[in-house]
Amino acid sequence: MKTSSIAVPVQQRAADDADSIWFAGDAASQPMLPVRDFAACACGQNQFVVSGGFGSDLGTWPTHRRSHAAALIGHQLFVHGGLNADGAHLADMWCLDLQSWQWRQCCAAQGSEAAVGPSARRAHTLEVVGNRYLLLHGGYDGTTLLGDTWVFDTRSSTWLAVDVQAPASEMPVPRALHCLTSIGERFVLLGGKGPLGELGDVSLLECPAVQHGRRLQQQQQASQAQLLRCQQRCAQLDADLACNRAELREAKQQLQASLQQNSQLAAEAAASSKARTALESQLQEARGAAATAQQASQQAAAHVEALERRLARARQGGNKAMQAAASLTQQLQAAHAKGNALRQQLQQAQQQLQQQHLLLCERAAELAVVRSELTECRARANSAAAASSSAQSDFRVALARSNKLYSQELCHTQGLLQAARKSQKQLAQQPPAAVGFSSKAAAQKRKRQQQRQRKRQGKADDDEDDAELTELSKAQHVITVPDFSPVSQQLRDVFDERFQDPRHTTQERFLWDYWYVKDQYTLHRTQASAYFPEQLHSQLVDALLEYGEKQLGCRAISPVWMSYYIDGCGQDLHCDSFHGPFAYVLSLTPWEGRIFTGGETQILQPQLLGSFWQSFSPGKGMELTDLVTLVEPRFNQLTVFDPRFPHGVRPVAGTRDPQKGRLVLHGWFTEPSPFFDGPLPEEEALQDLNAALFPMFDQLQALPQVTGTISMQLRVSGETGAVTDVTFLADTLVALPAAAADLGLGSGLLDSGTIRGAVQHVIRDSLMAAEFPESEEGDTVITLPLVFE
Ligand SMILES: O=C(O)CCC(=O)C(=O)O
Ligand SMILES: [Fe+2]
Repeated sequence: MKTSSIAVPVQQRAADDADSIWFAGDAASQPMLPVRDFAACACGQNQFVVSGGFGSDLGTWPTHRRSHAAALIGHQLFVHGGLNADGAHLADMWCLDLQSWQWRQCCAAQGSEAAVGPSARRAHTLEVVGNRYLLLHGGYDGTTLLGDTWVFDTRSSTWLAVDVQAPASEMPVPRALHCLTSIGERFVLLGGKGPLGELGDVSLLECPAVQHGRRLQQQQQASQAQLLRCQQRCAQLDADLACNRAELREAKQQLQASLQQNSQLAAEAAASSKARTALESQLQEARGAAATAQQASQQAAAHVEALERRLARARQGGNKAMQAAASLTQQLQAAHAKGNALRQQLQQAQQQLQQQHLLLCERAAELAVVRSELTECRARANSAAAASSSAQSDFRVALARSNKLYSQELCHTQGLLQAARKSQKQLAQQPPAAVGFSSKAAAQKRKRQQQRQRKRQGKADDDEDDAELTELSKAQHVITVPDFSPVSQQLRDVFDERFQDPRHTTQERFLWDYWYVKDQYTLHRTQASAYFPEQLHSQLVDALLEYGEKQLGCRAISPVWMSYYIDGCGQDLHCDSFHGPFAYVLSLTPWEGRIFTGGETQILQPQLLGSFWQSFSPGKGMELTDLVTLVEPRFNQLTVFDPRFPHGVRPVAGTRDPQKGRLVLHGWFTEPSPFFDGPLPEEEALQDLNAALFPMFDQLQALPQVTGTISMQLRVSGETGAVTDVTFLADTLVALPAAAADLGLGSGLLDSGTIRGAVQHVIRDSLMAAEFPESEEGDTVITLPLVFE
């Protein structure tokens, strides 16, 4: 479409309706300039653009031109060549952006060195190919009609000459003012003005590149369509993605929530596992406590058992003691009766003495009478002076008779006096606190035995008139038993284990009491029953009880003490016989390898007691061991001694380590009472034993008084019921100095032999005369303790 007026696009304005056209500035103030030879192109459904033309003044825009060529690709309008106002042909290519309304020159103007492209021309055609390329054909340069063909690449702004291939007869002639338009992939060249004038031919131009371009275009379109689909797909995917992201966010939130829940659960799990661990440890502790309680209850049961055993033994002992007490009461009653009888005898004897005295007086009167008779006789003889010799002999006979009578009466009176004194003495002296038993049933038997005994005694007295009373066993104020108990090592091990680690602070470790009495006792002490396991302690107690019963005739022991002595510990001299007749010390000290000095048990020498000066010799010095017996507490040695003797423990020096010091278990043997080891029934055998002891006490009372304990063993034949042997086991008897002095002996000690010998002989003879029931099951060994107080 052509118009006679055209808008000058100094300013642009968007068309607001279908009939609008482009014009410059304000339509009212900017008059339309008449132009011709302009180019116009449609640029929208209801839009077109006009450019160039003759007579227009376009200022800084491309040079004013006419007869140029133009083509539109998208919003870009391309303009090439034409005639300028001076009539010169142009070869430049411009582009107008229809959105920004800016011109730009696409490539250098023809004629410059850099320029490659079609020559300057007018009246040529410019056709769009493939929405990117512009196909330029023909035109007129002022002298020549042109027939060349060029392609302009709008993206790279480069020109390419197209070498059109065709037979010479079919090659279109050069032309201007023609028309070139595309139909599909082909170009149609139509009319124009040729070298020979107006042309009416139509040429079909096929360009493989164009075709290719078209295909590319189609492909591009297809690609674009695909791209579109892809974009749609992408959009879809984006939507999906957004959806997924939302889901992801939700999932993440859920994950976050479940992670939180998880960590909460983990915390709860950790807490419950901690609680479980705590419960488990509580359970463990409870189990431990239960085990300990069970152990304790077992130990308690064992303890109860042991106590029950001991109780049974104690009950037995108690029964026996009660029986003994009853027997002693009977004896006492008998002794009272006897005393009364003796008192009666004494009264009788006194009465007799008075009678005798009277008799003596009478006799003395008689004697005086006789003497006066004699005097009379003498007077008569003197007066008779030569009396007969028969009268003299009568006088001598009478004198002799009277003298004999007098001395007989005197002797008789003195005998009675002696008997009375002896009765008084017997009454004054108590029988020894030895154990003897009697019963009414056995009384007659005892009487018979007493008679037999007296008979034997009479014989023995006859024998002893000549026999020397030698000792039957040595005085033993100390007895040592090596290798005493098989449990000693285990006891030591328990001690060592508890002291193994000096930093070990268990309950059993701190059971010790520090016993300090100034200038007397310094040591560490505890009860063995509290320290050792029950079973081990029972074994120890059993061993001590067995030894006490069989070797000493003691039926019980005091609680066992355990003491350790380190630097500065010891015991000064003391006597502790009130605990029991025998003291014992069982050593758990590894004596051979000791690193301390001292620690021996020291016991005063017997000869120092009672009559020190008797055995004192001014020419002979004395040292510690002359004054005290030193007993080394060798490992597992049991030392038994008479606790009436002053004794102690020599001060320990050289170590503060309990494990390296002196360690001993000690206590006292108590309850002296006969112990029967064999088939004899105890009760019956006690009566028989008592029957033998009763007269023995009578005999012992006639001897000087002794004090201490003597234990012996009687072997009773099962076959005959007779005593076959009496062996003295432990003997701590001492004659009281006063008693010894009575006998005219200097020493109060049994080592002198005489008094001890006499006591032992009486005991042995009395016991050898004892009679027991026969037993087919064999011999019985009786351990018998006699305590003299
Ligand atoms: O440990 C010793 O050797 C004697 C102990 C003693 O005499 C006592 O503890 O009374
Ligand atoms: Fe003691």
